[in-house]
Amino acid sequence: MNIIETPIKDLVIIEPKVWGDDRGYFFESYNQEVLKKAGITADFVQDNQSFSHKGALRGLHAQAHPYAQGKLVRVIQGKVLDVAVDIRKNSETFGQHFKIELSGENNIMFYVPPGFLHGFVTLEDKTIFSYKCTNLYQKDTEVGVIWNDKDLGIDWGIDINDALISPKDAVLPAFKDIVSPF
Ligand SMILES: Cc1cn([C@H]2C[C@H](O)[C@@H](COP(=O)(O)OP(=O)(O)O[C@H]3O[C@@H](C)C(=O)[C@@H](O)[C@H]3O)O2)c(=O)[nH]c1=O
Repeated sequence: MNIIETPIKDLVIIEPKVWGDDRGYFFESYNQEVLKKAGITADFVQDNQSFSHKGALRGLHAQAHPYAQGKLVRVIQGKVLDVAVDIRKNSETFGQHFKIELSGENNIMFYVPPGFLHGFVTLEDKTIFSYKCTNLYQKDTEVGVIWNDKDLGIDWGIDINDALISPKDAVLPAFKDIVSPF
């Protein structure tokens, strides 16, 4: 596994070593020792999977303490543009975001620690998104920001008319109207 730093502290890209042969491929999708060396020491206690049609936009989401979650995300099938927004009040990169394409072809994993909003848009039909979480789901601690917030200025690279957004996500508040819990 290759660990790649990003311009935002603690956001880490993990590139697995993929072993291809006549049968197909094999790779380690999780290795606690390697992640520890990359500074990811929290235990993962919940695994999630979602299936989405092309143009589905999920986010931007986080959970507040004491249920703040680190998420180790990847795509099993299809392709997404994955986005993490730093909302750690004392961070030099507060309000900045990092984007990365994750797909069933590149097998890249991305670690989004507590203190970040997270979201993604699916760029292909039948996209299967999978992630490990360092804390359990707790609905009451969910916080979110509207995906097309003008202050965050995220270029999702999609036509808004084609986006599939849940009713819950369509009414999330603006970034300027939330108080970051981190
Ligand atoms: C996230 C989650 C949802 N659910 C339920 C609640 C709801 O009825 C249904 C669908 O939930 P949502 O609409 O919130 O699913 P979704 O919009 O896919 O939410 C996810 O978005 C991405 C971007 C993240 O970063 C995740 O942490 C999570 O917030 O699943 C759970 O039971 N456990 C969970 O951990």
